[in-house]
Parts: sequence; C-alpha cells; structure tokens
Amino acid sequence: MIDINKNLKSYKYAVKGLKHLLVFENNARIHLAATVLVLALSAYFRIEKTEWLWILLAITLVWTMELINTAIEKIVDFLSPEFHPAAGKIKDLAAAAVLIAAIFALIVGVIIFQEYMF
Ligand SMILES: Nc1ncnc2c1ncn2[C@@H]1O[C@H](COP(=O)(O)OP(=O)(O)OP(=O)(O)O)[C@@H](O)[C@H]1O
Repeated sequence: MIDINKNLKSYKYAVKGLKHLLVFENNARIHLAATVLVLALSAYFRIEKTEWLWILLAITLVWTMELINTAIEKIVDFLSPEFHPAAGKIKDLAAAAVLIAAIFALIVGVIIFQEYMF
C-alpha cells in the first residue's frame, strides 16, 4: 500500500537538504544567482520551446551535481575528518562533476543567447 505520509515526509527532508545547500554552500548561492539571471533572460527574449528545454536541462544538471558533490563532501568529512590524499582525491572528483555540468550549461547558454544578443 502507498504510504502518503511517508512520501510527504521524504519531500520535506529533500526540501531541508535544498535549504541546507542554499544557506551553507557559497557555490549554491552563485548557482541561484545564475539560475535567476538565465530564467529572466530566457523570458525576456521569449526563447523557443526547445531552447527552454535545453536551458532547464542545464540548470537541473548543475543543481543535481552540486547537491551530489555537497553530499559527497559531507560523507568524506564525516568518515575522514583528518587530511588524507584519498579524501582529497574523492572531493576533487566530485567537484569535477560540477565543473563538467557548469561547462555544459555555459555552452548551452552561449549557443542560445548569442542568437538573441548579437
Ligand atoms: N580531508 C581531506 N584530505 C585531503 N584533502 C582534502 C580534504 N578535504 C579537502 N581536501 C582538499 O581541499 C579541496 C577543497 O575541499 P573543501 O571540503 O573545502 O571543498 P570546497 O570545494 O571548498 O567546498 P565547500 O566550500 O563547499 O566546503 C578538496 O577538493 C581537496 O582537494
């Protein structure tokens, strides 16, 4: 049987995680500013439906990677609070995932907005 209450609680915890990201992670605030700017520009230029899909995909990818990266950082800090080369490597790899997503988002933004701006 589907337990609606349990389901709602899961969403509550997910929102808590998102709030934590926005309050404590500086990178997330940069992502938020970029997201608001990109959404505002997309609305202003009245971009096409397919372009909206690319923009939304890029935004989703960056936020998802940032959340996973932050979760990995927390796991590493919890399991290995002291300096350890393996801990550093794990964090660097997770950070690289965010970088790849951010580069993808940048490329999508340039391809779409250069048509409207120049
Ligand atoms: N326990 C550790 N052992 C070895 N190197 C570490 C360790 N913790 C962090 N580092 C190195 O420092 C870098 C920055 O780690 P840090 O945890 O400060 O992440 P951050 O990217 O600055 O994120 P945030 O600002 O969100 O905490 C890591 O990518 C890694 O190279």
